[in-house]
Amino acid sequence: MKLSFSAPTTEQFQFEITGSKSISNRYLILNALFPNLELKGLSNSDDTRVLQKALAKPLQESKEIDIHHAGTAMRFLTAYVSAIPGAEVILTGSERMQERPIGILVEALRDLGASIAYVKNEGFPPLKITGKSLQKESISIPADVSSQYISALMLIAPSFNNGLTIRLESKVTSKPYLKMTAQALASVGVDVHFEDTSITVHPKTEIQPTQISVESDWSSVSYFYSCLALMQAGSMEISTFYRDSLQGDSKVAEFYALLGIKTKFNRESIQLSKVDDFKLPQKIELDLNDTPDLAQTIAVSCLGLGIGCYLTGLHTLKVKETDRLVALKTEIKKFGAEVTITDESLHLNPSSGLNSDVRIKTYQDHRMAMAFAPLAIKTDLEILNPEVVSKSFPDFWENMKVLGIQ
Ligand SMILES: O=C(O)C1=C[C@@H](OP(=O)(O)O)[C@@H](O)[C@H](O)C1
Ligand SMILES: C=C(OP(=O)(O)O)C(=O)O
Repeated sequence: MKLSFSAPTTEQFQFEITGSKSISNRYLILNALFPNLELKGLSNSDDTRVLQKALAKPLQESKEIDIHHAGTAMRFLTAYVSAIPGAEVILTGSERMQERPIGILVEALRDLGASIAYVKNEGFPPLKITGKSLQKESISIPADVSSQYISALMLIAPSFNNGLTIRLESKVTSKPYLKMTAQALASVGVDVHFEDTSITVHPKTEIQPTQISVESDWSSVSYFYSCLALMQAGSMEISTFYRDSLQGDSKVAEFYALLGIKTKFNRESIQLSKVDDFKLPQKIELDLNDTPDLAQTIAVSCLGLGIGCYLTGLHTLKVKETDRLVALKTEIKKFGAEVTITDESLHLNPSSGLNSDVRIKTYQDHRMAMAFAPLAIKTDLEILNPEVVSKSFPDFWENMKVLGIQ
């Protein structure tokens, strides 16, 4: 898809983004445990739809479930199916999903008594899971590879007779996602104690009828911040967002303040505008250990603005939809900028001018497409396989059109 920018007729934009995929997928598992939960504003992303579909019929009737590219669906279902007596399911996913590690979660579940076998490669999906009642009361788990393994255990823990204490070994990655899981559990009345290195979830068999409205997706909104940072002028009102968000990626508001974007919180929306006479820094430095999904957006914004960045805490990026560090380096270089990476960091030097008519490969990664699209405001470019955005944000291209990116 070739992209170019023509200044839109208005400078004031309004957008409505659907529910956070991370929050949606947590509540879908909770809804499977507690049927009298009513969910509103679920995400329309592929990742939420595959999980909804998997949970639409009793898992005892499913033989094989394919969750495509959805990391949360893969990890959450592995735990959920393991704890359902009578279920016998092969859980599989896309080619890339079969390269994304799951051994740490499988080991933890086996320690709790689960029966899980690897169908192809040790440590990776597909998995053959025979559901059982799991009853051990505590478990230790490495926390530095993916927080999703821990969220998966937390979500099924209320169904254990005595609940579950999860001890976190090593430095915790993506911690706000664990807080999100804890808050989702608490919101339906499950008692959760979250300490620095351990999480205890108490048992719960039934909840009061509860209605939940899912907040919109802060990771999706990061691309609007990036567009506004690259535009000459403009303001945006985007709903539905709250000041007290469950999502760690709401940090994007603080990060883009460094690039001259002001965020005002209304009752149910955010108002983004450009700070008058803002002087851009030469370089920004950020630790993204808590917010890995923002790395691509921020790196590309800095590229578009011609400033440098030093992003750290990125050690999990290599096991996401693609090796995001390598993908970023390869694609950024096409614009003529200097960029270096290590196993956990990315260093972009300030640059003057961008090569035009670059073709961006997206590597089956929605965030590669969405992170690079705003650059069209600065130079014509092409995004290959633009349809990948549907993993988290199917309406992405329609929204970009409104902003003048065609
Ligand atoms: O729990 C979640 O909803 C997520 C946790 C993060 O993954 P890791 O914990 O693997 O970093 C994040 O990157 C992903 O997009 C969603
Ligand atoms: C890493 C992501 O998702 P997941 O791990 O759930 O596939 C993402 O959405 O950027």
